[in-house]
Amino acid sequence: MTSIDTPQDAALAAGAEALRTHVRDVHDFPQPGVVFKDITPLLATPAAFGTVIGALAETARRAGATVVAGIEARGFLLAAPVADRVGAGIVPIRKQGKLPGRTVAESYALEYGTATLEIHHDAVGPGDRVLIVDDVLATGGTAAAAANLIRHGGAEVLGLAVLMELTFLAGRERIPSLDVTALLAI
Ligand SMILES: O=P(O)(O)OC[C@H]1O[C@H](OP(=O)(O)OP(=O)(O)O)[C@H](O)[C@@H]1O
Ligand SMILES: Nc1ncnc2[nH]cnc12
Repeated sequence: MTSIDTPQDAALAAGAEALRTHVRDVHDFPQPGVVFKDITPLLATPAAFGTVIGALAETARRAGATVVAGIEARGFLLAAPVADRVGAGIVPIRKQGKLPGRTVAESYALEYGTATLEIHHDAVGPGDRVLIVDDVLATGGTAAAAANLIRHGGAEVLGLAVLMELTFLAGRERIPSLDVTALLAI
């Protein structure tokens, strides 16, 4: 049995329960062999969504985040309400070709393909304390690229907060310098 000692422990435990109930496994999406963690039922259930946002916000508050960076696309759905709750700014890290200003780019591999992420060159800078928020940590390629982009701007990366960590893909090993909080490890 897990012991609950602090408000953060309580928030994380409540978040884990909401995820167990409201995340759906979709087999062989987007390609054969992948079990896709579909958060759309969670998004459609206000109480459960509020619970996981509360848990991520508690993590952001404790870390002292001044900026929450969300990774396109599902990360956006989480980063915005978390930033609003803690009074932090939001910085979007987008897929290639979507940001209008001058960008810095980083290519990476993920569980089911390759992609390129971009950030506006002036989106973060020295003095910013940035928490990266996303739905899933799988191989860690996405998170590693996001951390590189933020550090390129001279900001401090406080860590990565995700709903779910797919432990069999060993994502943490790819991002040893990042403090990872996962509401649910699978
Ligand atoms: O740890 P990794 O192996 O890098 O995988 C994790 C990433 O994969 C998914 O994003 P995806 O690129 O599918 O984008 P989406 O949110 O637009 O669906 C997920 O939202 C994470 O960002
Ligand atoms: N299995 C998975 N489910 C949802 N998002 C993912 N991102 C990478 N792997 C994933």
